[in-house]
Order: sequence, then structure tokens, then C-alpha cells
Amino acid sequence: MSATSRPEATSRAVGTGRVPPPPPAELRYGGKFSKNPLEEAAFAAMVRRLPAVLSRTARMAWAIDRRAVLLLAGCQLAVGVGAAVQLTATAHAMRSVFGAGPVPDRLHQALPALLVIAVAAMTGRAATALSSYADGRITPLLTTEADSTLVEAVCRIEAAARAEDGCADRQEAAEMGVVRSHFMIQDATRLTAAVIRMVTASGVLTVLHPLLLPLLLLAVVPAGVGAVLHARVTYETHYANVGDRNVRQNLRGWATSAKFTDEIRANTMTGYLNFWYRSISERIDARTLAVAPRMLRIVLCSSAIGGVFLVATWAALAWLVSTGRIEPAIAGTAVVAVQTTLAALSQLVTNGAAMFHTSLYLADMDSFLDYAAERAPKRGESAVAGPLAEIRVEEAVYRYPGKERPAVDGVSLTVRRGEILALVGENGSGKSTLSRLLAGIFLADKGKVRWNGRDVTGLDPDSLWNLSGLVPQSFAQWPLSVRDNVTLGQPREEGDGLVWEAVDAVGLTGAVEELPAGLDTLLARELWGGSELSGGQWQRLACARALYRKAGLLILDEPTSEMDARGEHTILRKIRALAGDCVTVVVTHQLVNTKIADRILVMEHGRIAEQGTYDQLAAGGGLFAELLALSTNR
Ligand SMILES: Nc1ncnc2c1ncn2[C@@H]1O[C@H](COP(=O)(O)OP(=O)(O)OP(=O)(O)O)[C@@H](O)[C@H]1O
Repeated sequence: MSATSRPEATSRAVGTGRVPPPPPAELRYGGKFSKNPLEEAAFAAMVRRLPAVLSRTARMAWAIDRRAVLLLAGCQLAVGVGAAVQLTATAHAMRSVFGAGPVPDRLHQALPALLVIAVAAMTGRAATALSSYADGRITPLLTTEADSTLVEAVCRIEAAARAEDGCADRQEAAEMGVVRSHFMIQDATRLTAAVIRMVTASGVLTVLHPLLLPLLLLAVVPAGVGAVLHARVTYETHYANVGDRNVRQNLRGWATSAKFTDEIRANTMTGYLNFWYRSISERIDARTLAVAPRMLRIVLCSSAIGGVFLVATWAALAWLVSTGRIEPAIAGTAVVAVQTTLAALSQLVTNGAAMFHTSLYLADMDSFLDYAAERAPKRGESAVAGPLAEIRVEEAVYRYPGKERPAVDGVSLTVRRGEILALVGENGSGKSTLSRLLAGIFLADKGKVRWNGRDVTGLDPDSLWNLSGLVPQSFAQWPLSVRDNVTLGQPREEGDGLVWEAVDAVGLTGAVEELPAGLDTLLARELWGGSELSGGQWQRLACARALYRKAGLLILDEPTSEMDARGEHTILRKIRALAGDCVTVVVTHQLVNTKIADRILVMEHGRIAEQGTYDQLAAGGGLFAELLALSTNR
């Protein structure tokens, strides 16, 4: 921990008599949740990855823009042919230049070959420019495809699986695959261009003298090995940092979000947050810096070994000329061929290592996509028949991953259309979890939940959710227009009429009319032109969203916790008025609000402790009566 990170937190702590905060817990992606793909991978196995990555890149690019891929392939071919033509013409020109006769005559003789060299060079340049144009056409779409695939995969995962340990870290690791997909085409193009140039130049070199190519290979192979080892170390560091990076990213979002400014300031959390942020960053930096000497050793060793072989190559060439084994004219061409091959080989190893590096991140992305696919809903495909008449829960048990005790533990109940069911109970008693089971968001580990008599595991989840409207405990404040916040991108043919109806039902008409652009007002204070609502107004909007859906199942989890008495009264009356057409479930701690319910279910430790009407329970002397007494005892 550097001394620079602590002073603010420490001085604040000293000033208030508090102890300085400990650094945040160390989190590592790995261990029981995942396996570092490099742990047991041999060097050869890593190099063997390259063709697979290349063909995958080609397939993805082909699916996106065939013409651009063909253009790229044509350009690669032109670059290769250009390099071969240049070298052959160089050999011709050298022979003329080193031949007999006066200098002007020799130059004149070399002129056609020199012109061919110029045209081949120009063709090569033009092909390279066209390649980058084709790359520019493919890459943005490729990145978008990778990004959208990832987002869609995350959105498809069963809600319950999101609570699994390691899920968020795997996702964070996969994000890097999206970032690297930006370089895939460029790396692949450069790699194949280098291969083509190297093959043509080394062919010419072998024809000139068979000894030169092996020597040149020896000069470049150490650099290649060095580059791959370098990529391996970089990836290992990245891998060790995934967990901390994930936490840092979340912390950054929370610490800098305007939504939490008040809480952070008034609770003097700024110092702690900055200290934590720095601590995590420093931990990440420390891991990165710790491998710097290893990186340096790799680069130094590979450069030194490569340098020795390069000197040997030039010495061999000098020896061949001095012993008359090759003519000076051929030696001149050999110098150009060596330079070309060397440049191509260096490009090959650099881009090969880059592709290898990319392949590691893509493997993380693939592995996450597989993980997400395994956790996508595997339920039946049949739709719920007719309007929702009844939901029946039979001995349902649900336990969150990693938790010892079930959150819902053997609950049975039936709730019918036209009925309002209130769920009450102390914090953590399982109310929200039960409502998730009722909505089919979670599937019971044991027992059954049936909609109209059909087990929800056999039903298409979208068909369930098309019939439901939910106001969750913590609802989203979408940075969208008022209208989109109500319709959530599902406008109805009736147009704004239904939107206003929903807005009116929650008593928000006046507030929306006062907004600068009415329903079109962007609700995002941070964005240019945006407006902001109060906490209670946002909650009313969340209720309007659920009411707009005219759902068969309405679940409201603490729907009025931020509302004033008038807002609460309006919404509860509306819920009562709409109750005839749907199954309504209200989760609340405001026990007086349960008066609107036909039946109240009191939860305790995941079980139903008691149930009945308000009057029955209030007079019953049980948990409800106790909680009611506490709520009025001030
Ligand atoms: N995403 C989650 N991952 C792991 N455990 C969870 C998760 N959500 C809830 N739990 C646990 O499940 C139990 C029941 O939680 P639930 O949210 O259903 O309670 P609740 O009655 O709605 O509480 P509250 O009144 O505080 O909203 C609690 O012990 C809680 O810690």
C-alpha cells in the first residue's frame, strides 16, 4: 500500500477517533470458479491455437461482409506477388548494375527491372491501403457482433444463476474478449500478409543460397518465442486481476454516480471510497509491476539470442561472397531478400503473438458464452393457456447458491384471479423470493409452482412474463423518456392514451405535464437536456409501468415505500379497483396497507407462519399482531 493512498482516510480517522479502514478484501478470479487456460498449456499447444483463431476470425468476418473479406484476400495476394516480383526484379537489376561495360549503359540496362520494382512497390502500398479499408469495414461490425452476443447471453441467463459465485467475474473476463475483437482482423491480416511475404522472400532467398534461410530463421525464432512468452505473462497478470478489476469497476460506478452523491458526502464516505479505489488499483498495479522484471528478462534473452544468429547470417553472407561461392550481384539481391524476410518474420512473430494473446481473451469470451448458454432457461415451450386464473404453489423450496438455509422452505398456497394476497414478515423472511417463485423468475428446487394447473418449468418463460407486471423492491430508473419508462419499449396500438391512463392511475399526471417535454422528457439528469424526478415520483412511474401492462399477475414488492400518503392512497385504491381482473400479490412492511388484501400471508424463516384477513390476524395474537403493535408503538 503506498503512503499516498492513506492520508485522507487516516487523518479523518484520527480526527474523529476512528481507526483507519482496512483495505478491501482480496478477490481473485480463479480457484473454485474457473481454470486458468494457461496453467497446463504447453508452448506448442499455444502455438497450435493460431490456425484455429485465424479460421474463426475468417468465419466471423465472412459472415459479416463477404466482399470485404474477398477484398482483403485479394490484397494479401497482391502484397505477396508484389514482394516476389520486387525481389526477382531486384536480382535482374543487380546483375545489370554489377555487369560489364560503362556505368550509363549498365544503368540503362537495369531500367526496365527498376521500373518493375517501382510498380510492384506501388501495387504493394495500394494493396495495403485497400486492406486497411476492408479491415475498417469489417472490424466495427465484428466488435458490435461480439458485444451484442455477450449482452444477449447475459440477458438470457436464468435469474437464479446470476447469484452464482464467479458469474460476474466470468462476465468481466469475457468483456475483454469484446475489447480484443477490435484487433482481430488487423492482427489476422498482418499475420497472413507476413506469412505470404515471408514465404515468397524466403523462396527467393533459398534459390540464392540454401544456407541463408535456416540462419535467418534462427535469428527470428527466439523473438517469436519471446513474444509468445511475453503475451503469456501479460495474460496471467490480467487473469489474476480480473476479480479486483470487477470490484474496482463497480466501486467506480457507485462512487462517481450522481445518484449516490448525497449519501457519500453526508456520510463522509469520500475518503474511504477513494482509499479503497486506490488500494484496489495499487493491488492491480503491484501484480502488473511484479512481472516487469520477468518481462524484461524474456525480451533481453530473446533479443540477445536472435542478435547472435543475425550476426551469423550476415557473416555467412560475407563469407559466401568472399570465397566466391556467390556473385556480388546475387549477394546484393540476398541483402534485400534477407531484409525483406527479416521484416516479414518479425511481423509474423509480433502479430502471431498478438493473435495468440487475443485468442486467450476470446477463449474466455467463448467459455462465458458456453457458461451462459448452459444457464439459459431450459423450460418447456408451451404457452400458458387463456387468461391467468390461478397460481398454485406446492411444497416449494428455494435455496440461493452458496446459502445453507432455504430462503423459501416448503411453502404451499393458492392464489386466484380477483384476489389480493399480501406477503408480510420480517426482513429476510423470504417474501421477495416467494414472489419470484410465483412469477416464474426462479424455479423451485423442490416442489412445484403451477399457473392454471401447468407446472411453470414446462412453460415458455416469455409466455409467463407476457402476462405479468412487476414492481420490484429496487426498480430501475431508466435514462429514457417518460413514455419509454412506462412502455419499456413495448408501445401499444392505443398510443399515448394508455400511457396517460397509467400515469394518471399513479397520480403523476400533473408532474408529467410540468416536465419540459411532457411524455417526451428524457429522465436522466446526467445526460444533456434530461430532467429528474423525486424518489417517490420515480416509484410512481415504476408502478405506472406495471399497471400499463394490464397484466394477469401483478406483483408489487414494497410499491409505496417512497411515496407520500396521497400517492400511497391513490395507488392502493387503484390496485383494489384493478384486482378483479388479475392475481395481485403485494409485499409490504406497512401493515396497515394489508387492509386492501383479501388474505395476508405472514412469512417467517422461509415458511408461512400464519395467514388470514387483516382483522383475523390483528386480533390473533400471533406474529402479525406483534409486528402491528410494534409499528404503532412509538
Ligand atoms: N440474490 C441473493 N443471493 C443470495 N441470497 C439471497 C439473495 N436474495 C435474498 N437472499 C437471501 O434469502 C433470504 C430471503 O430473502 P428475501 O429477499 O426473499 O427476503 P424478504 O422477506 O423479501 O426480505 P426484505 O423484507 O428485507 O425485503 C435472506 O436470507 C437473504 O439473505
